[in-house]
Amino acid sequence: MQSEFISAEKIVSVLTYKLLVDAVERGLGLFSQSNAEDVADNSTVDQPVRTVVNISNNGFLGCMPVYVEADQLLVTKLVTFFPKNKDVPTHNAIIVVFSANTGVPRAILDGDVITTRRTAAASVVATKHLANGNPRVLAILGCGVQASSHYEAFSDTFQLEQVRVWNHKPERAQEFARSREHSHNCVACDSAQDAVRDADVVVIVTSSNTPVLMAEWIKPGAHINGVGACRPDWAEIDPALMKSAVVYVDSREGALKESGDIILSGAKIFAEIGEVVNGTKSAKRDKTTVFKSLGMAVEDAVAAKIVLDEFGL
Ligand SMILES: NC(=O)C1=CN([C@@H]2O[C@H](COP(=O)(O)OP(=O)(O)OC[C@H]3O[C@@H](n4cnc5c(N)ncnc54)[C@H](O)[C@@H]3O)[C@@H](O)[C@H]2O)C=CC1
Ligand SMILES: O=C(O)C1=NCCCC1
Repeated sequence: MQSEFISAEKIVSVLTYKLLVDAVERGLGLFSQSNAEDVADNSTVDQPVRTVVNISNNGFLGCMPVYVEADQLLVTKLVTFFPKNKDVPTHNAIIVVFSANTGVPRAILDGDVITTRRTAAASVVATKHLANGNPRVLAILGCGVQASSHYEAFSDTFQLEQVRVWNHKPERAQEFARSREHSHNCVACDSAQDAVRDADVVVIVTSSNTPVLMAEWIKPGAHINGVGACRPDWAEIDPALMKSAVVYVDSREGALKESGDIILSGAKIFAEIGEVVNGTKSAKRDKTTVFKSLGMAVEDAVAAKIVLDEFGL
């Protein structure tokens, strides 16, 4: 067996947000269609909730398999999250693609770029469907790897007038804004409250285990993408905001098992974002909405397909 290894450099060169947003939107739709009662032909997405192995106080290893019948994709991602890492990234991943005919491995892909970009693409999809009109002011809470990809994906997709960033270590927010001041009106804020005041869209991408975004700061009708807090006892959003907003998720099953923001607040899930994509659930654009993203293997699979197709593999 000899599988091709596809490096991060190669992936970066082909995995554009334009291709990804469309692919992830389709993947989210297929996933939710597969769970619907009247399942259409060829629409199976077999994606169990990821298995998580805890490594004492250091972090976890997540195993994320999926079979996407429509694309004949059999894929699994292995991803680690070690939040205390300092000189190496906090998330590390590889993705293995197998032949859905024979089970023979086809390729092994670096998983970091795919994880980073497909997560931002999923937030873009949710924002396209749930924001109240064209978003002009974007607030990003947290200034790590996901903040960068969200900044790029949102700048690519929307006509933004201002991006406000906040980080719990302020010098990181200053640096983030300084390095982007020429591409957009990107400003660092001293507090999370200042950053989200009157923002049309909020992206929260922190490693915090306790809420940093409060309900009373949010403009009514704003849309929030909650991307961090992926364990059942972690939360980064005020429970009062979770309970008062209309809540969308990537996977109901996943959210009820993994999302502290949902489990600890007792917030009701209105819909999966894939159901909105499929037109089977409505987009409450005039209400304050939260998209709680935990990340799904189907997103990795459709991203891997773009890469394999681009390289003719
Ligand atoms: N939903 C999804 O599909 C995915 C979610 N994630 C999650 O997104 C979040 C961000 O990921 P990355 O940017 O890759 O991580 P990162 O390690 O690059 O950045 C984390 C950010 O959180 C900030 N932070 C750490 N502790 C904090 C605290 N107590 N309060 C406020 N901010 C704090 C850090 O200063 C940093 O700016 C993580 O929670 C991660 O697990 C990551 C990948 C996929
Ligand atoms: O979907 C993913 O990939 C991840 N989600 C939560 C944090 C680890 C990576």
